[in-house]
Amino acid sequence: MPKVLISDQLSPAAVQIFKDRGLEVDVKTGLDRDELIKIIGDYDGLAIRSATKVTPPVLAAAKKLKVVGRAGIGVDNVDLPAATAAGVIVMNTPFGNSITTAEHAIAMMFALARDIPQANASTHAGKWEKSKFMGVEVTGKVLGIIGCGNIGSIVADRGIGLRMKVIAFDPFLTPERAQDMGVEKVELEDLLKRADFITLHTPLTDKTRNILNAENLAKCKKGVRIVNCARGGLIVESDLKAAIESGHVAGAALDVFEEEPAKSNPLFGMDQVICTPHLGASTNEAQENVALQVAEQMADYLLTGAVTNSINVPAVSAEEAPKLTPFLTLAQQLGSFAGQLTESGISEVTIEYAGDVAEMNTRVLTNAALTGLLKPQLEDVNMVSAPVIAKDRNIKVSEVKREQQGAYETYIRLIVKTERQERSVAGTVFSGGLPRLIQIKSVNMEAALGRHMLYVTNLDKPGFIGALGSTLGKAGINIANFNLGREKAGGDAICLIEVDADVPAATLAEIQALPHVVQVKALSF
Ligand SMILES: NC(=O)C1=CN([C@@H]2O[C@H](COP(=O)(O)OP(=O)(O)OC[C@H]3O[C@@H](n4cnc5c(N)ncnc54)[C@H](O)[C@@H]3O)[C@@H](O)[C@H]2O)C=CC1
Ligand SMILES: O=C(O)CCC(=O)C(=O)O
Repeated sequence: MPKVLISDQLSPAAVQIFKDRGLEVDVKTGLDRDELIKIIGDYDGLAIRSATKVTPPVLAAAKKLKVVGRAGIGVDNVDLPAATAAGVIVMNTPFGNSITTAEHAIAMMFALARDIPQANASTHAGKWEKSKFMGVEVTGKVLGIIGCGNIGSIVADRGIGLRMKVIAFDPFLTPERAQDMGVEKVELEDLLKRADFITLHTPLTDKTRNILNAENLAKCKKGVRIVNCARGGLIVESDLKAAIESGHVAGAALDVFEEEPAKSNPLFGMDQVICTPHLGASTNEAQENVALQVAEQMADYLLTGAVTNSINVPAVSAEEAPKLTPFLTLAQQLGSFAGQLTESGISEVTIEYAGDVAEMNTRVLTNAALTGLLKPQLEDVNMVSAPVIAKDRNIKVSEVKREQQGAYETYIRLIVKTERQERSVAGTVFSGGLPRLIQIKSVNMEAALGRHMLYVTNLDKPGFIGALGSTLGKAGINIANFNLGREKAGGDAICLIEVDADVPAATLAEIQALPHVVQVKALSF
C-alpha cells in the first residue's frame, strides 16, 4: 500500500481522503532538512505547502518517492529540475486558493488606502489620532495588475466592481481575454506610469524576479501604492525602502518576502509598510479546497496512474489511465527491446502511432517508450525523467500519427537511429490488453515478451532451429515460446524465444557459433 507523508500544515481533510482511498499516511510537520532526509526514504508521496523545501539532497534520499503534491500554487520551494531528473512527479492545485489570495490582495489594497492596521494599533493604544490617518478613495483610481492569470483576473474583476480603472501587464494575456474581462492590456512602462495602485500576481521566474527594482520604481507615478501577494523576489526590498523614504512610493502592503519566514527585513518598522506573514491562501475555505484536491490528485496518481495538474509531466485523466495502461506497457517494451539491442549513441527516435492509439495521450506513451529505450543504460530513468534525459543527450524525438494501416487496427512503431544503423520495432495490443510485438525491422511475427528472451538473427537455412533447440536443451534451458519470422525464403530471419531462465554467457557463445547465426542476444523484460 503506498505511503504518504504530510510535512506541512494541511487541513485534516487531506488525511481523511488518503485514508479513505486506502493509503497509509503520516503527518510530521516542522521537520528540519536532516529530519526530513532521514525519513523520506519510506514514502511514495509527499504532501506539502510552502514550508517544506524539496531540495536535491531530500530527493536523493527519497528512493521510493513518486509524487510531490503542493497544496497551493507556487512550487518555488520544490527543485523542479532535480525532481524531474529523479523521476518524481510534481503537482499543484492551481485554483483552490485563487479567490482567497485575490481577496487578500484587495484587503491589502484597502488597508493601504486607509491605513487600517496603523489606525487600529493607534486606537488600541488609546491615541484617537483622527487627523493623522487621512486616506485615499479607490473609486476612479487606476489599478495596475502585473500578471493577469487566475488570481490577477479575479483581482481585476473585484477592482472593476469597486469602480476602478483596471489596466494589466501580462505578455501572455490575449487582447480578446482582456476585452472580455473589461481590462486594458498595457505594456509595463505604461502601467508603471499610470497606476495609482500596483498589485503583483506573477510567478517568480527569471523574467519576473526584481520586476519592481529601483529603475522601474522610479518610472511609477508619484504616490503609487504597491501590493505584493505573489512572491517576495518580485520586488527588490532595499529599492522599495529607498523609494518609500524618498516619498516617491506612498506605501506598500506585502504578504511575501525575499526570505521567508521573514524574521527581519529592511522594510520592517516602516510606517508606510503593511505586512502579513504569507497569509494569502490562509482561509478555511482555501485550505479545505487545496487539501482535498492535493490528496485526491496524489491518491489518483499513486493508485491509478492518473496525472492531474502536474508541472513536469503531461496529464493523464482517470478515464484514460485504464485504456492507456496496456499501451504504456507496449510502448515501454518496444523501447526496452530497442534499447537492449542498441550499443551506440542514439541520435533520433521516431514513434509512429497508427489507428486508435493515435487518438490517445501519445506524449505519455512516448515518455514510456523513451523510458524503456534509455533504461538499459540508465537504471534510474522513468517516465518523468526520460524526456529530459533524451533532450540533454541531444536525442531528437518525434511523433508521427497515422490512420489505421495494414492488418492491425492499431499499432505503435518505434524507429531508433544511431550513429551506425536504424532499427525499427512495432507492436500492438490484442483484446484482453495483451501487448504483442508484430514486426522487427521489416520482418513480421507475433510474439509476447516474457521475462527472459533470446533474440537471434540468422539466415533462413535448414538445420538452424534443430541445432538451436538442442543447444538450449543441453544447457537445461526450457523453451516457453518460439517465434519465427523471415524477410523472404532463404533470406534474413529472426527468432524470438521465451525461455524459463537466464541464458548463461557460455550458452550464448555456443549459439553464436552455430551455422547461419548472425547475432544472438539475451533480453529481459
Ligand atoms: N500569497 C499567497 O499565499 C499566494 C501566492 N500565490 C502566488 O501567486 C502567483 C500567481 O498565481 P496564479 O494567478 O494562480 O498563477 P497563473 O499562472 O494563473 O497566473 C500568472 C500570470 O502571470 C503571467 N506572467 C508570467 N510571466 C510574466 C511576466 N514576465 N510579466 C507579466 N506577467 C507574467 C502569466 O502569463 C499568468 O497569466 C503564484 O505563482 C504564486 O507564486 C498564489 C497563491 C497564494
Ligand atoms: O500554502 C500557503 O499558505 C501559501 C500559498 C502559496 O503561496 C501558493 O499557493 O503559491
